[in-house]
Order: sequence, then C-alpha cells, then structure tokens
Amino acid sequence: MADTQLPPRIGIDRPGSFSRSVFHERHPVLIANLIADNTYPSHIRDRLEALLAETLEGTVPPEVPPGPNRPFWEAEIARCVGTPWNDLPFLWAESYFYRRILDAVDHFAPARVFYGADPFAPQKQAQLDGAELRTDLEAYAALTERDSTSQDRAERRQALLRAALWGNQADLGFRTTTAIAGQSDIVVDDSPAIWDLIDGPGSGPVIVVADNAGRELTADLALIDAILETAPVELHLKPHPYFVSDATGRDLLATLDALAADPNKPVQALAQRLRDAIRGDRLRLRAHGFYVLPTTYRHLPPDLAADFRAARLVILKGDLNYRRLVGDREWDAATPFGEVVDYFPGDVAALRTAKSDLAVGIDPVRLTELDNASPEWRVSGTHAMMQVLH
Ligand SMILES: O=P(O)(O)OC[C@H]1O[C@](O)(CO)[C@@H](O)[C@@H]1O
Repeated sequence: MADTQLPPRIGIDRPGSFSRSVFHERHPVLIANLIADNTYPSHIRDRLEALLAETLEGTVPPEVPPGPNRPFWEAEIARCVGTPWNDLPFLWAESYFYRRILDAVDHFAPARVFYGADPFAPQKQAQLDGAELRTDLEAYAALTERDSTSQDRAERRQALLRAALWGNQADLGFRTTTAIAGQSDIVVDDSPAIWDLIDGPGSGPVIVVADNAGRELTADLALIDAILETAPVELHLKPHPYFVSDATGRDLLATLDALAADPNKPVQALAQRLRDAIRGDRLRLRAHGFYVLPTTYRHLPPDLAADFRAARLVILKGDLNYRRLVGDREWDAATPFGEVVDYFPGDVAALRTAKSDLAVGIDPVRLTELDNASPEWRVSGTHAMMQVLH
C-alpha cells in the first residue's frame, strides 16, 4: 500500500480516546512511580514534574534532547517546535516523551551521577525478583521435563510460542499452555505458518525483535531456545531504556543471571544453552538506534532492511512494534494484514497482545462479534494476535 493511501495518524487530541488517556491519566502515574522508585535529588524530580506539566498543557520547546540519533531529532524538533503536545501524533509524542525522560534524569549526561542509569531499572528488577516470574519458571520446568515424543515436542513448541505471545501482556506467561490457553482470546492465529517458516529451508537466521524485559523477555528466551534447535537466531534489543520496560542488553544479561540462579534444573540448563549459543555465535545479539525512533518499519535504515531480507523470518514482539509495523493509524481493522505490510523486506510475524487502538487483518464477522462483546478489546491486553506475512 502506498504512503498516500494510508489512513490518518492516531493523535492524542480526542477527549475520551485511549491515546489521550495514556498522556493524561497514565503518564502522571508513570512520573510519580519514577520519583518514588528512584533516589533522585530535587532538581531531577523538578525536571520530571516540569516535563509532565509540559506534556499536559505545553508545546514542544526548541532544545534537542541529548542522545543518539541526534540529526534525526534535530530535524523532527525543527518541524514540531511550538506545536502543542495535544496536537502531536501519538507515536511521535510517546517516543519523544521517553527521550525527554532520559534527558531529565541525566541518562545521557557524561560525568553526572545518574549517567547511564536506567530510570526503569527498579520496576524491571521487581519483575525479575517477583513471584509471578517464579511461577512462570516452575511451569517452564514442568513443560520441558515431559518432552519425549514428537507430539510432546510439537505441544511444547506451541506452548512456548504462546507463552512468548502472552508474555507481552506480562500477565499469563508460561501458565498459558495449549490446553488452557483460551483460544477465543487469540483473535488471529497464524502459528502454523510461523513454524513452517522457522523450520523451512535456508541458512538465514530467525530475527526476534524483543519488546519488554522481565517476564516477556524470559518467555522470549525460552522460545528462542526452541527455535535454536532448527535455526540460528538474532535477538534485537533496544540500545537504551525506552517505553518503561523495553529490553536492553543489560536487561538480557540480568535475565540470564536470574535464569542461571533459578532453583529449577531445567531453567539453569536453559540459561546454560543460551549462554553457549551466544558464545558460539548461534545466538547473535544486536542493538540498533532505529528501535528507539518514532518512525515506522516502512522507513527502515538500509542495514536493518538488508538483515530482514536475509532472515528466514522476522518476529516482531509486542504492541509498539505492531504500531510501527502497521503504522499508528486509524485503520479499518478488517483491512488485510498482508495488504498493510506488503512493503516489508522479508517474511514477518507480529506477536502482540492488543494494547492500543489499532488492529488490522481481523475477519469482519469476528470483528463485529468482538466490538459487540467487549468494546475495550483493542486496548485491554486481553486479546492477542499472531499474524504472518510471507
Ligand atoms: O510493551 P508493548 O507491548 O510494546 O506496549 C506498549 C504500549 O504501551 C503504550 O505505551 C501505552 O501505555 C502503548 O502506546 C504501547 O503500544
């Protein structure tokens, strides 16, 4: 689909809309949490509160916040300076908001005390230490221990795929098995095509573009371990903190440590296999500046486009990646997925729980049922989709 045919961008100006509630209801809590969780001196707390006030009632200032991708942000801010936040596109405004948070907490200020510190680290660590993750890992251990027949293996792989899917909700995780998954909540399930592509011919890797740290990344790593049985994998991570719990390289290392320290032997073995795969370059790790920009996958940098073209499958995790893949726009949800993402340079699978207004590729009859049964289904995280273009 050509750029000129795309529907209007989702904004944050409409009262009662989900996107507006993110800025006007969630962000005040987010800033309060940052202040409560971190030992910030008053000048950093003041900056965070000023940023929040600016996003609620102010306009985009001319200063370019420090950090990577500076030329990009210089051009963007020159274009948007003086624009009221409420008139900005949702995706752009969120991306800029998180960069401004990093500026407020001195993340990119060398020689300052909080330089490089992740403002979301306390929340991420709480998930790694939490009882829910322990339950996930118990379930993982039970799942892998009974693997003997080929049918068990197929069920295990499918359970791991679903755990990675629901891990995006950071709620169900490994408790989601084939038996108790509640298929009705998976609105589109292209999982057979996903496995066909993973198991297919060719020497290219499966690229997994990660989303959140904590329970989601743990589930993703268990899925990656299963994929490694048939294909090399490249795991793409954020180069710096972003959207609260987005996974960085440091989060990956902390997660591997947590898995290695788990009392369950199969979980320790998982950590060991993953570490061996990293050491042997069968599991490659990559961070890229593109993943912290508000642009969509339509505008991929050439190096990433080449990687995606060479991959046997690109798995995009989570809602934010979905928004960037599809375009954060007012889509008719019945628009075919393949029509919307036909620009993508290779085979791609999107695994997300629906946590924002947009969706595509939903069967029209199912769409009517969903809209009638639960109008909040698009944003509540209770509905998931696994969609493939190949
Ligand atoms: O972690 P995910 O699945 O990318 O979801 C992040 C989602 O959270 C939000 O930022 C809302 O808080 C959405 O805009 C976004 O799509």
